Amino acid sequence: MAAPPDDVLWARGLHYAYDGSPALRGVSFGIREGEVVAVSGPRGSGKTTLLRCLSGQTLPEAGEVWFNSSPVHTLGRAARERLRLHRFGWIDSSPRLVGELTAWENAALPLLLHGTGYRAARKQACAWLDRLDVGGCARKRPAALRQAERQRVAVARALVHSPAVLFADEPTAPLHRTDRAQVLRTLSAAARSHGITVVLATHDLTLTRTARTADETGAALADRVFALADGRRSRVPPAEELQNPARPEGTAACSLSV
Ligand SMILES: Nc1ncnc2c1ncn2[C@@H]1O[C@H](COP(=O)(O)OP(=O)(O)OP(=O)(O)O)[C@@H](O)[C@H]1O
Repeated sequence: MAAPPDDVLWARGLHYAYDGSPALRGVSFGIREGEVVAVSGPRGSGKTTLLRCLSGQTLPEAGEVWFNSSPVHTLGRAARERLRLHRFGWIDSSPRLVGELTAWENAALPLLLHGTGYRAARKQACAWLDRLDVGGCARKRPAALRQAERQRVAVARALVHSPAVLFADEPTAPLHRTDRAQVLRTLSAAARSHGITVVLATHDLTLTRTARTADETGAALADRVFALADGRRSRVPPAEELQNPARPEGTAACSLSV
C-alpha cells in the first residue's frame, strides 16, 4: 500500500499482544511533517505500545509502520537502532540520565554518538538547556538536580539533534503540576520552531487545559488528538464534554482539549 503523500510517519492495522493479551487491535495512524499529535486515552489503552511500534522499538505482530519511504516494520534491529539514533527522539515519563555525566554532557549524548565534535556538541547542548530554562544546571550532575530539572535535561537531549520525529510518552508524569504545563508548552514550542513532528502520549486532560489556559501566545499544545481505548482508535469527545470534572480513572473520556 502506498504511503499517504503528506504523512512523514504512518501505520496501518497494528496489532500487538503481551503474552497473548492484546494491547493494540488494528490501529492505523498517520502524522504530517511538523504536526503535533496528542495520543490520548485512559491508562492501559495502548498509548505506550503504539509509540513503541511507531518508533521501531517494538515490532508489531501484524500491520505496517512507515517512516517516509522506510518500512520500519521490516527493518532489522541495527537499521531500526540507526533510525532511532539519527531521526527520532524519545522522552520517557522518567528522565533516565547518566549519573556520571553532567547535564550538558547528557543533553549532548545524541550528538556525541553521531560523531559531532566535543565543542560543537557542548555549544548545541547548552543552547537547548538555555532554551529549556536549565542553562544554569549545565555543569551539575543529575543527582544535584531537581526532578523537573532532570526532565528538562531529558527534553534537551531528545531535541538536540533536531530529530524528524519526537516521541514523548507521558513526559510530564513525574512533575509537579506547575512544572507540567510549562515543560509541555516549552516542548511543544521548541518542536514547532524547529519543524519537528511530535507524537505525544498523555492521559491527563486537565493538564492540557491548564497548559492551554496558561499559554499567553494562544498556540495550541497539539494540532490534533488521536484517541485510543482498549487498544483501538476511539472517538475524540467534543470540547464541551471535556469541560466536565475528571471522571474516575479508567472511565475517563480518552482525549484532551487542544
Ligand atoms: N511489558 C508488558 N507486559 C505485559 N503487559 C503489558 C506490558 N506493557 C503493557 N502491557 C499491557 O498492555 C496494555 C497496553 O499498555 P500500554 O502501556 O501500551 O498502555 P498505556 O495507554 O500507555 O498505559 P499507561 O498510561 O498506563 O502507560 C495494558 O493492558 C498493559 O497492562
